Amino acid sequence: MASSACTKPIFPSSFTLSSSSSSESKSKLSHVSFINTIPIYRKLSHASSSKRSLAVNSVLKTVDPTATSVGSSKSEDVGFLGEKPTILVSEKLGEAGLKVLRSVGHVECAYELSQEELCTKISCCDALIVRSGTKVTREVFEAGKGRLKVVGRAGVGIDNVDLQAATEFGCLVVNAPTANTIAAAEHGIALLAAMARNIAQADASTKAGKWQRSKYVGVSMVGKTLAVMGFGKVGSEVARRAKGLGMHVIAHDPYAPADRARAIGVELVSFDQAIATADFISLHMPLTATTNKIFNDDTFAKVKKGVRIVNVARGGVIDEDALVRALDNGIVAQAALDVFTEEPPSKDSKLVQHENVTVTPHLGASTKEAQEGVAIEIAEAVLGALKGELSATAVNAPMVAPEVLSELAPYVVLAEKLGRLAVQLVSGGSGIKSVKVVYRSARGPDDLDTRLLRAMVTKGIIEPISNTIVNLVNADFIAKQKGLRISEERVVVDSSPEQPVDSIQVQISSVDSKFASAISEGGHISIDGKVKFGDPHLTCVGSFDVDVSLQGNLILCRQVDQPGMIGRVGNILGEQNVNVSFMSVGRTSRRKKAIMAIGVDEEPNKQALDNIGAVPAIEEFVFLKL
Ligand SMILES: NC(=O)C1=CN([C@@H]2O[C@H](COP(=O)(O)OP(=O)(O)OC[C@H]3O[C@@H](n4cnc5c(N)ncnc54)[C@H](O)[C@@H]3O)[C@@H](O)[C@H]2O)C=CC1
Ligand SMILES: O=C(O)C(=O)COP(=O)(O)O
Repeated sequence: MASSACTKPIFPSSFTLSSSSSSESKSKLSHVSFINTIPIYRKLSHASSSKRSLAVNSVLKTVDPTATSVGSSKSEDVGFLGEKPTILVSEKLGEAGLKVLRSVGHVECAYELSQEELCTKISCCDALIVRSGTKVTREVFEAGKGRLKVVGRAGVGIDNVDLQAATEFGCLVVNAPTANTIAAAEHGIALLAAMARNIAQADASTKAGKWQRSKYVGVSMVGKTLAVMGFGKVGSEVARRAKGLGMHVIAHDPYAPADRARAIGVELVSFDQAIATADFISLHMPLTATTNKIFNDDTFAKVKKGVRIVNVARGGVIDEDALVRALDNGIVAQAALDVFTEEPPSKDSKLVQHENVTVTPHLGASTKEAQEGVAIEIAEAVLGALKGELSATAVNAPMVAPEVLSELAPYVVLAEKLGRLAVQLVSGGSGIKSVKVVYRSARGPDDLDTRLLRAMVTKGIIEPISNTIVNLVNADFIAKQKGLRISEERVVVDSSPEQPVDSIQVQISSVDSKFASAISEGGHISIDGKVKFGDPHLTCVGSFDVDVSLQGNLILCRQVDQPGMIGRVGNILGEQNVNVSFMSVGRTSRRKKAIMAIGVDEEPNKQALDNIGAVPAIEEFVFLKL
């Protein structure tokens, strides 16, 4: 029975960021964490830690300066401070990958767990690594809630992972998409040849003492037409090899570029054309709602009689009962199957037992080389994700190139702070329905990836008003779930294209504000910010220009513009021992309305706020936490 005893989660639940800079102001920046990890970064000496990730990390990592390493779990010099992450490996993984994982975390290998055992164990784990045999269901994500940060699929197909649930729970899913391509393609070709020459059947018969030479006369492959269904990584490698065997290869893939097919000498054709003309069909598409049982009675009615089918993709793309019928009536002459709807298939499966069917137990990726490769690929992806890096193989989050991440890092902080500020300006009873983010930039639309920024504005808006943790994985989902429509607008401005963004504006429409001056002429709450010298600044509130560094907390006051106001408010705060870090006054015109933005290190007490409110020239004010 699985143990339910947990060690402490590796990451604390609240934190502040300190950067490598010694400046006091920088150490007060709030965190940037894309997946609910709060990565505690010290120094990377792990073999997989490239200079590139170091650079990205040093900009994006969150460090809790108060965090201390605990006992024997201390994991130093590998990118983590504090406790080591706990990583559950639920299926056999190559030793090289395990070694990478063990150098950083506690690794528990526990195979053939029941769903109940998996759910029990997962509540104590930061990461889970699976192959195709583990069903990572909604229950698993529910059980891992609050701790499970990443699920690594040591292979390609992620149909055994409930991606919707993963996204809802803000859990990143990564896979290892490249290391087993050749193994799967070779297995496809092996099955093709074995099927054409009755290798498995003849082997069994010969071992049973028979000598059935005429029974096992095969068919030749040369000159025959092979239809590759799904012209992705595996499909194109199969095509290449089949051409080497002298086959005429056609392919069907609605999303594959024709020039890639042409480069290999393969013609892309429609689904119906492919199945109607092929002597052999080899399946290489993922199992999705569209491809589920795409080979069924209707499809078999359209194939060339006597076709031979290879499936190393997923059992679910074939209606297995329909295939048995097609085999029985000779429409399909033979099938060679590595994958099944249910794995392992039942012992009395008619399909498995069919004399014209050759089977293997999901061995496509099972070569020594592929298993070592996927193990390393997934170990690195999972550790990267635990450190807060965005993975290049993320399945349920946008993939953002490290250089883009690094460039956008200060804007990401700005975006979250603007969201956080804007929502605090909304008055109590107003439900937020519509948010618009306006990016002013000199760059063209293709040069600016705003997904990160949008996610961080969403995080800034939602987190202060709910107990939901929002990250890059679940931002859009949570916004939708809360009925929040986040739209974006790009405005091209004449500024330096060196800078990805000139300014970001967050607008919240159809709400009342507790600080009326934050309502712009357009009738919505509107605040603007810029990055200045690497730090986020608030540059506009409603129609008032200000310039205040977004650190610590903020008091916004609207007053009649007159001398002595700064001193007056400064004195009130000083009397209550509240340190003022910045002050900026923006006004419409001399001696008329002005907005004073005051950055404070500490949260003022009620007395201080009451005293500010009592200053006659102050017409309204609001205290905002950043
Ligand atoms: N038997 C085994 O051990 C292994 C099985 N696989 C499976 O092989 C399949 C392909 O893997 P990769 O080539 O690495 O993936 P891939 O993503 O590179 O290629 C899949 C291709 O299928 C295409 N596709 C999607 N929907 C389609 C449709 N309705 N009709 C035709 N094509 C469609 C996509 O456009 C893509 O080009 C996956 O299902 C994967 O899980 C992969 C490795 C090992
Ligand atoms: O990578 C894939 O999609 C596979 O099907 C390989 O599965 P496995 O990791 O061998 O269980």
